[in-house]
Amino acid sequence: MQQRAITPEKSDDDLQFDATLRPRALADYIGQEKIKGNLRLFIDAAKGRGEALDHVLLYGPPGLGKTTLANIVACEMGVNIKSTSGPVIERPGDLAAILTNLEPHDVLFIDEIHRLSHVVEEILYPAMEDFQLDIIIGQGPSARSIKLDLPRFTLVGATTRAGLLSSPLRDRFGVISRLEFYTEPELATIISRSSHILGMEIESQGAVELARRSRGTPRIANRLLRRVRDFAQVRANGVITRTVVQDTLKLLEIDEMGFDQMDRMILLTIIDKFTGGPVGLDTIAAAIGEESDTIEDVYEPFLIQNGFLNRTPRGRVATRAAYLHFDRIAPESPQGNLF
Ligand SMILES: Nc1ncnc2c1ncn2[C@@H]1O[C@H](COP(=O)(O)OP(=O)(O)OP(=O)(O)O)[C@@H](O)[C@H]1O
Ligand SMILES: [Mg+2]
Repeated sequence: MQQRAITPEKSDDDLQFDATLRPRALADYIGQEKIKGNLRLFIDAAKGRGEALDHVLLYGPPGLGKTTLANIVACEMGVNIKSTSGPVIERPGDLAAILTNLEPHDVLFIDEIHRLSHVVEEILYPAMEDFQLDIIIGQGPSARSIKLDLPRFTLVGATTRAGLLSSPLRDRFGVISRLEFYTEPELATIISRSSHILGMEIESQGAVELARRSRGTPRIANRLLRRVRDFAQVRANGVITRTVVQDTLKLLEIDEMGFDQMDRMILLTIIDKFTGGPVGLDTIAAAIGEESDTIEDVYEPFLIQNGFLNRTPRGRVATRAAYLHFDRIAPESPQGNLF
C-alpha cells in the first residue's frame, strides 16, 4: 500500500512524532469526556483502596487515542506499563514470561488484543480473574501442570474490532469503553496544542480548517499538521493560516470533507460501477485493490458515521449525501428505503 497522508494507521515516522505529542495526564487528554470521567472515578477509587485498577478494554477506530489512554492510566495510577500486542505473543510461554515479570498493580497493555491466539487467550483467563498462572511444563508422560500466583495487575486491552473478541475474554474486563470520533472543536484544540508543542504559530481559523478535514481523528490531525508545517515554513513565513491549510490540503488531494483518494475511490466505485449498491464488501475490495479488513476497520467507520455510506444486509450502499458530494444525480426511487 502506498504511503498516504490521511490513513489513520500508524506509520514509522509517526512513532517519534506520537511520542512528542502524546498527552501524559488525564487532564491533558482532550475530548472523550465520558471515558475520562469514568476512568477518573475508577482510578481514584482504586488508589483510595490501595488496589490495582480493574481490567480496561478500549475499542474504536485507529488513531483515536487508545495507546495514549493506556499510558495515561499507568501514569495516573503511578505504576509501570508493559506494552505488547496480540500478534507478538505467539506462545503461552511468551505471555507467562511477561506476566511473571509484572510488579504489583502494574499495567499490562495488549494492543490488537483480538489477534491473540486461542492457546494464549486460555492462559489469560485465570490470570485476569484469579491472578494465577496455569502452565504445563514438559511433554508426554513427564508433563506436569504448575500453578503460580501472579501479582495483582491491570490489563488494558485495545482493539479496533470489539466484535472479534471472544465473549469469555470480553466478560473479564471490568471497564469497557468505546472511543468516539472527535468533534471539530476538540480537534482544533488538539491541533493548537500540538502546534504549540512544535513551536509553530497557528491562527485559530487555520486550526479550525485543519480540524474540519481530519476525519475526526487526532492521529490524522497531527499528521496533516506536520505537512502544513512544512508548507508554512517554505511558502508562508512560518504562520499556519487558513489559506496555508487549504493550499497544503489541495496539494495532498484532500477535499472539503477530509476525503482522500481512497475514500473517493470507495464511494465512486459503489456509485459508478455498482449503481449505488448494495454491493458486497469483498467485491468493493477486489474492485479497488484494497484489503476488505482495511476498508472495514479504517475507512468505513468515518464514512458511515457521517452518512455517506450505509451497511445493509445485502451489502454497502452509497447514500444521497455521497451522490451530492460528488455532484452525481442520486437515483430517484432507490431500491427499498435505503436513503
Ligand atoms: N485525546 C487526545 N488529546 C490529544 N492528543 C491525542 C488524543 N488522542 C490521541 N492523540 C494523539 O493522536 C495520536 C494517536 O493516538 P494513539 O496512538 O493513542 O491512537 P490509537 O487509538 O492507539 O491508534 P491505533 O489503533 O492505531 O493504535 C497520538 O500522537 C496522540 O498524541
Ligand atoms: Mg495504538
